[in-house]
Amino acid sequence: QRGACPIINGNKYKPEHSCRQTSTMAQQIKYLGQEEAQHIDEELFSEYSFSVDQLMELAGLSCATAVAKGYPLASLVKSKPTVLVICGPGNNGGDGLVCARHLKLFGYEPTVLYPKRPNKPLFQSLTTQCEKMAISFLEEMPEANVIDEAYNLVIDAIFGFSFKGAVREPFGSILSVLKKITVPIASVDIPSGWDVENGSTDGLQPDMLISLTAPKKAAKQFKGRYHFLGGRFVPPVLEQKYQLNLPQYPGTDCVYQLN
Ligand SMILES: NC(=O)C1=CN([C@@H]2O[C@H](COP(=O)(O)OP(=O)(O)OC[C@H]3O[C@@H](n4cnc5c(N)ncnc54)[C@H](O)[C@@H]3O)[C@@H](O)[C@H]2O)[C@@H](O)CC1
Ligand SMILES: [K+]
Repeated sequence: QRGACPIINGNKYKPEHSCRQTSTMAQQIKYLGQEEAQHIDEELFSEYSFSVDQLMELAGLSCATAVAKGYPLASLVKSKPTVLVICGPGNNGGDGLVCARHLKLFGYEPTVLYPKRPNKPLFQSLTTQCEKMAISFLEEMPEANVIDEAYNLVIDAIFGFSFKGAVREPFGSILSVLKKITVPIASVDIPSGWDVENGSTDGLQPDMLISLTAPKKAAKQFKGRYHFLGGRFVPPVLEQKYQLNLPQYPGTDCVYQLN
C-alpha cells in the first residue's frame, strides 16, 4: 500500500513525505535532480576510480534481482518464462543488457530489442555476452498484442537520468507501443520518456521501478506496485557528501524494496 511505512525483511523504512515522523524512524531518502544524479555518476568515475562496466554490472544485477523478487518464475502465467528487454542507446540500455544476462542465469528466457547500438567496446561486449548465452535479439519492435501474447513482462531500459527533450525515433514509436501493452513493465532507473524531475502525466505507467544509486525526483510520481532501490555500490563518504540517506540494505542483498 502506497503511503504506508513498509516493514521489509525486518527493516522499517520511511520513503520521503510518506508517514509521520517518530524518533526511531530512518531519515528520508533523497530524491535526486538530473544534474545531481549526473554529478554523482561523474564523481564515482573520476574521484572514486570506478569503471562504467563495474557499476553497470552491479546495476544490471540489481535490476534482475528486483525482477526475480517481483515476478518469481513460479508466478509467471505464460508457459515459458519469457521477458522482453528493450535497451536504449546509453548506459541505461547497458544496464538492460546486463539485466538480461542475469535473468537468463536466473532461469528466465529474455529476448532483447536493441535498435540503436553505440559503437563502443563495452556495449559490443555486453551484446556478445548475451548472444553467447543464447539470448535472442529482435530485429524490430513487435506490435502490442504480440508482446501481450508472447511475454510475461517487459524490461524498460531505454532512457535513464540523461534523457532530455522530445523523444526521437525509433524510441517514440517503441514507447507508443509500450503504452498499449497490458503485461507489466519494469523500468530501469526512470520510466522511459518521463522527465527526470517532473515525471509525466501521459507516459508509461510501469508496474515496477528500480531506482539506481538513489531515486530521481520523477520517482515521486511512480504509481506502480514495486519500487526497488538498487546499485549497492555507493561509498559512504560519497553518500554523506550528497546526503543521500540511503536505507540499510538487508544483509547481503543488492536491492531494497522501498514500497
Ligand atoms: N552512477 C549511476 O548511478 C549509474 C548509472 N547507470 C545507468 O546509466 C544511466 C544514465 O546513462 P547515460 O548518461 O548514458 O544516459 P541514458 O542512458 O539516460 O541516455 C542517454 C542516451 O539517450 C539519448 N537520448 C537522450 N534524450 C533523448 C531523446 N529525447 N530522444 C532520443 N534519445 C535521447 C542520448 O543521445 C544518449 O544516447 C542511469 O540512468 C543508469 O541506468 C549504471 O549503468 C551504472 C551506475
Ligand atoms: K528506463
